Amino acid sequence: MDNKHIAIGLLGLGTVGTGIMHIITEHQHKLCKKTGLNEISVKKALVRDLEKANGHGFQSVDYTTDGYEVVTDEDIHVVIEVMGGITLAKELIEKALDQGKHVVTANKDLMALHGEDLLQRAKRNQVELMYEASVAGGIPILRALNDGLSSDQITKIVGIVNGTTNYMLTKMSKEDLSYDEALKEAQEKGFAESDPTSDVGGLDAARKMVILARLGFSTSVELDDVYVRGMTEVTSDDIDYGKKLGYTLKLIGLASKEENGAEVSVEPVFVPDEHPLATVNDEFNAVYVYGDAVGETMFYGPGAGSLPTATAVVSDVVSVIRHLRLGVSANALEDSSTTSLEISDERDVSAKFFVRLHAKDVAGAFESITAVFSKNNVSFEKLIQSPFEQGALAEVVIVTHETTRGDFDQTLEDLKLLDVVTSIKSRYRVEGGTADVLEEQNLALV
Ligand SMILES: NC(=O)C1=CN([C@@H]2O[C@H](COP(=O)(O)OP(=O)(O)OC[C@H]3O[C@@H](n4cnc5c(N)ncnc54)[C@H](OP(=O)(O)O)[C@@H]3O)[C@@H](O)[C@H]2O)C=CC1
Ligand SMILES: N[C@@H](CC=O)C(=O)O
Ligand code: NA
Repeated sequence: MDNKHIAIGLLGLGTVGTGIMHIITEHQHKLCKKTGLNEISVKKALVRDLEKANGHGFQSVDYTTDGYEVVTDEDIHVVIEVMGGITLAKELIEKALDQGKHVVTANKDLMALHGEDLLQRAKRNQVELMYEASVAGGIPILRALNDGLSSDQITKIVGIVNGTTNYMLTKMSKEDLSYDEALKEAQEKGFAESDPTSDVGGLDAARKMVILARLGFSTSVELDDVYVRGMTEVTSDDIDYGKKLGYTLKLIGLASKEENGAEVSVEPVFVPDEHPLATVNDEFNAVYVYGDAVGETMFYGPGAGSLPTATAVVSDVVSVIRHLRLGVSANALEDSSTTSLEISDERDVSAKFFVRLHAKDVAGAFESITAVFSKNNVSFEKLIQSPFEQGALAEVVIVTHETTRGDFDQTLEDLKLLDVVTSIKSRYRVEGGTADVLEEQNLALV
């Protein structure tokens, strides 16, 4: 870097990569003002298809299909990785760090799996590795944990951290789109991962919760520590029952630290309609952070998409350049030794639960079902029953009072053994109280 100009190497020119090119071009003046430079430019970019890359019309970028050409280029001081994936991205980032280059990445898959090692490697090489875009896209949530809340003890982080699934749940709930239609739209808009099973399966959100929990609690957290249920089994019927009960279904990430252990989870949760998370729609994300001293803070914004994500990436680049110009390294001071987070048994997690099942509409069915619940010490908060298949079956929806996940799971196992229960259709965790609007609709089974 000379005093006037910095050259960037870019790995990947897809949804986020093109957004980065756009921001560096369109916001050049502001970026230079913020860094005191005359020019910030992308010198070289890794692409798979040279012809397609040239078609973008970005000026003065050298395209290559060899990532090592980017990370070993002597003129390049900052490498941005937005190619995704694990193996090659990791090798290229390691090479870049070892070559003394600062790295900015949006890759949560990599940071969740190998973040601790990569951060140590950056520290050893006295360079920076920044990854704001890896969690909640354009929301500066890692900055908030690292800087704004650095003096507090964080006890809980909860929120919506996947844009694709939130977009899908919004469209299924408000516009009656099917699961497949909603997923297709999310893919077309560039929110989904190249393999969207990680979005809908909850893995993408789990990776983000690992990164958040690590930073928030200053401990080592592994992906295996996370209880993960995605939204692959969510149906419009469940969403509709939620509406009747005054609930909105959201894929919620939770990390909480208590004396007897921590919980890190991702699962679809019914939240009361009046809860702020219920109003977070489309690809937007929201993260609540609870601190001992600060109390409750909420961060809201676009969690996916080309320009919002690119904003986070380029803001990290601005931070790196500032540190470079000041001759300081942000991670040099930090004590990077970590202790492991003590994870509590998932069966001990306490919550309310929703279950939808089909039962034979015959005498004694209700008594058999309630007997299973009471045997497992689980009581009902709400119950709806509606006739089904010309009255031969009944669809039964139950919301429990607070219980443990272990007792609830055992209840479901015992229900499956009942002759009168033909199938368990769905089950979800429930947050908060239910509206009372259903009292008059509650019907007991015969
Ligand atoms: N999209 C979003 O909203 C967000 C994405 N992210 C993360 O940002 C990263 C990029 O995501 P996104 O831009 O959406 O993904 P895309 O698939 O749109 O872009 C990745 C680009 O990298 C290219 N690429 C991948 N591997 C290679 C390779 N070996 N050689 C050359 N080019 C390669 C791809 O080429 P090709 O298309 O030919 O495969 C593609 O153009 C991911 O880690 C993602 O998780 C983070 C936050 C939000
Ligand atoms: N696929 C991710 C992209 C951003 O992290 C999402 O949908 O949130
Ligand atoms: Na972010």
